[in-house]
Amino acid sequence: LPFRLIPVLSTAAQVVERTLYVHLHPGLNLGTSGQARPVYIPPVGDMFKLISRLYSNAADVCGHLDVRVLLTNVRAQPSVTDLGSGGAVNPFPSPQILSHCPEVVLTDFPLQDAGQSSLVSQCLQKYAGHCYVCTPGLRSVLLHPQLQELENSQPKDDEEKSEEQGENRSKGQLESVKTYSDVVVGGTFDRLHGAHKTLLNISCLLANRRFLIGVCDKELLKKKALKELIEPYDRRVKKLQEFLQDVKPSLQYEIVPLNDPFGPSVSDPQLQCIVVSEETMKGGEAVNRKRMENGLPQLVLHCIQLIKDAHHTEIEEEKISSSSLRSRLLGTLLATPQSQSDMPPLPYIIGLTGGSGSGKSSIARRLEALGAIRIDSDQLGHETYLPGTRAYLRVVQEFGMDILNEDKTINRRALGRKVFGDKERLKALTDIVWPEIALLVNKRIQQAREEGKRVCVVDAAVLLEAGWETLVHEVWVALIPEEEAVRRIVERDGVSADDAQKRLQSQWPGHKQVQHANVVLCTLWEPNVTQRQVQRAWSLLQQRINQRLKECDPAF
Ligand SMILES: CC(=O)SCCNC(=O)CCNC(=O)[C@H](O)C(C)(C)COP(=O)(O)OP(=O)(O)OC[C@H]1O[C@@H](n2cnc3c(N)ncnc32)[C@H](O)[C@@H]1OP(=O)(O)O
Repeated sequence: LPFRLIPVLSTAAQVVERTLYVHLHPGLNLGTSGQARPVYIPPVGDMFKLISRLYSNAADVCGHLDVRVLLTNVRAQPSVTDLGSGGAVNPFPSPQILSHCPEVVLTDFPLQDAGQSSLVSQCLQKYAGHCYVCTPGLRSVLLHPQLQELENSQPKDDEEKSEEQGENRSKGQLESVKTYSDVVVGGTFDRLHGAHKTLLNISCLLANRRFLIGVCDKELLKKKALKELIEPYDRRVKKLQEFLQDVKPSLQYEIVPLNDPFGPSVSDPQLQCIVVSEETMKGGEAVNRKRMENGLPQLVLHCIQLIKDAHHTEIEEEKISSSSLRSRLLGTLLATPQSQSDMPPLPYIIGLTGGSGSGKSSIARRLEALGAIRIDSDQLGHETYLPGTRAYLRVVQEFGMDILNEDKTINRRALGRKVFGDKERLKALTDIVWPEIALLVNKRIQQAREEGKRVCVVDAAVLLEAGWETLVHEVWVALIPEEEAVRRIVERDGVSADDAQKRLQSQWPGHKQVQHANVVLCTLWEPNVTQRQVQRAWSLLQQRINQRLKECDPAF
């Protein structure tokens, strides 16, 4: 089978848009007029390799599809209750309800001749209807003709060639594997990808009764790259439940939050096996040491290989990883903008925000170079302090003469020391200056409108805190890990690390900003990586603006 996977997956991807269930039915004969019957197959060593290769190939050739390998008909030893009336063992006593009802059933069953195709199609539809609840107008597609062409055109590696010739088949690969009543795994399971699915599928193969999954929560997420983009715990659990229920409905699933690296794996006496990757093998060994300390039997460590990511970039890991998937979200549209019907469509206004030291001003300058009008709110804020302005008098009244320089101008550094770290004093200041800055921002936007400009970027450190979302069409957020922000602030502004922390604590944390963001960017890596994100964000933005203009004026 392995050498047929790429052709099967790539031809299937021509037909399927969203979910591709892959179900192995070895020995199935669709070429006779009789009803083909599904049977149980035992879990053999070959299946582990096949599953991991399938998900790995799927990531390469049909990465846009949600692929799920179904194991409903895989079982070590069928129980007596599974015996049908005629003594036959039927893995589908009633059709399985999948979370996405199949609309089309595909097969690579080899046709004897072209005349056989309608018989095979009918037989396949009947068979699919027996196994799963399908949509009423279920169609069938025979992948065979395209498959042959593709198979011949695919270069095969040495391993594939020898597998094809049966050279590589040791007896062990065909023998049933040992299975366990209770199996455990742990992970973050963010944006469920091929490597997660391999781990889960293999665990389902190994488990006979119960499958316990520990899902990293709060404490364990703190050190993760782009942690602000990790899906909420509930969403990750929901996706896991849906996937597992599809894969092997006969198993009992238990999903628990993990706030330390071990969770119930070190205290649950019924567990027999833990599934780990090469990377987490040491963690599995640590679990066994703790179990010994707790007087519990050790778990069998089943190790799976990491899947390589053929599309990884210079800032991403070689293996398929959630952090790579998160980094690919940077610059893309994460949430559709609310339609601001009261705002003129042009200039299209981006509100760019982010914590101090997040690099948002460098992003704003990059956007300016691409054609946006940059409106620097920090700078406008400084203008409101000029002697003689309304804000000047009120700020001096509020904060006293000791914030003035000798020449009577406001010493912003001294003012900053009074407000950063003191919520009430900061509010007293922003109540005075935000309305004044907003007036100046609107004046600049009006000017850009009169000049026929297309995009304005309002660079505002505390745009969300100030409730300025209503002034912009979209919110873009620059993210940065806190320790990097502190390092940058200390280096750039010559303030102490303590003062930098205080400044950051006066602002919303990254994860809260992300909840309001349409687009997220991150300047953590080399400048060219930031530039690529900004260019991606800019070109996607142009498409959205064109779309919006079309909606406002169909003649556009
Ligand atoms: C809605 C908006 O975003 S308007 C733009 C932000 N300005 C304001 O909110 C006005 C109140 N703040 C100020 O007037 C000034 O920041 C002062 C007087 C407190 C300090 O002035 P300066 O020492 O010259 O510092 P500067 O204005 O450059 O700001 C320094 C950092 O403080 C942060 N900061 C500014 N205002 C605030 C605020 N209200 N709350 C929290 N952090 C703030 C910014 O993130 C900035 O860092 P960044 O450039 O890396 O983003």
